[in-house]
Amino acid sequence: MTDNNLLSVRSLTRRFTSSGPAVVDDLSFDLDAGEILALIGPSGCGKTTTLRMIAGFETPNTGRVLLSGRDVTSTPAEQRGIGMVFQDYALFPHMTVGENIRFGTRQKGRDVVARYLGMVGLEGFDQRYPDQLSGGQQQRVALARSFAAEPRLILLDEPFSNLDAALRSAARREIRRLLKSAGIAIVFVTHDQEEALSFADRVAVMHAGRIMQSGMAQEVYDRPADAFVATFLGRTNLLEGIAEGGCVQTSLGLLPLTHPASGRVSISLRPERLGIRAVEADEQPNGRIVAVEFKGHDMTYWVDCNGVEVQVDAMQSIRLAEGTPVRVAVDGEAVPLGDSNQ
Ligand SMILES: Nc1ncnc2c1ncn2[C@@H]1O[C@H](COP(=O)(O)OP(=O)(O)OP(=O)(O)O)[C@@H](O)[C@H]1O
Repeated sequence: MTDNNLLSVRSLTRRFTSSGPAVVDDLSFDLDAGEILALIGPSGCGKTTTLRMIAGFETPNTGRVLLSGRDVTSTPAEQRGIGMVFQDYALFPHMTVGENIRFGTRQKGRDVVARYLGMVGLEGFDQRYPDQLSGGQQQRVALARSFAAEPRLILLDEPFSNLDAALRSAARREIRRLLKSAGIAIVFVTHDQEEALSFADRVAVMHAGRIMQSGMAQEVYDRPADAFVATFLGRTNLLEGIAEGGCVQTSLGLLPLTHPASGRVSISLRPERLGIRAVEADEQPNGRIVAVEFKGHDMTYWVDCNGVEVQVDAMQSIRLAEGTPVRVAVDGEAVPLGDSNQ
């Protein structure tokens, strides 16, 4: 915990039936003021239940929630001073967009509504009613309304799920910038790895009610602790090898490791960490292309390397056909993985 600590979740556990499994299982994490944390994991892993316990809508069986060091586990939701945007938006249907945004904010002045609508790209929508908006627009109004209340912490459940790809990326960038300048902290739930990595400062990867790994977004992506985290946060090649010290012997040859290991290990190698090229006339290939996937801005090659299939991402300018004998090289280090089931 730091001096700047805003939220502490301590050993939160929630069972919905006395004999059933814990859907949130002894979960603990901390959040600093102004920090953005993504809870990411597959459907049913307990993300929303965790948010609901922090918000005060769900009572944990055991564990505590602290806000700036104060135990709020038994404090009613409306007294916690936490903003929330859940998947169903919950806009007031009889109020205009402008009235919805003004509701709950202590800020005065004519430009409050315009400022927050501008922030979510809905300038000029203040006179509309929620039923005159698309799902994505309602979602953005709900975000604007929670920002206007200026809480120190906002909980977001799938905040961008109803926006199309182009709008989603722009909304993420703009909203992240505004949250940072306002110093508002966020815990948000998503099962979209790109969203977690691009919007959050820190990610916590959940599985079956537990946090498998948490850390800075890039660190968790680059150094996943186990195969579950590695595959959940993006595409990867999981290979077997024999490690000794800082190296591992694999079907791609001897590779350096991010940290020492020994004996039989599983390793993760992201496809963008692999390079591919056609062999020169007298060169020995170490693989053969078995499939080519054109993805617009880049390509993915599926390559059989000594009986093991690996995927390699390459720039679109490299055009190699199926069946081509190639050299696959590793740019960077392989990550030795721990056991997901421990
Ligand atoms: N009120 C409830 N009563 C009984 N079981 C519940 C209740 N709420 C949630 N659950 C169960 O708890 C588990 C976790 O649900 P939760 O909504 O927290 O998952 P999630 O990770 O947010 O999933 P998703 O990504 O699909 O929203 C699920 O198996 C769900 O069926």
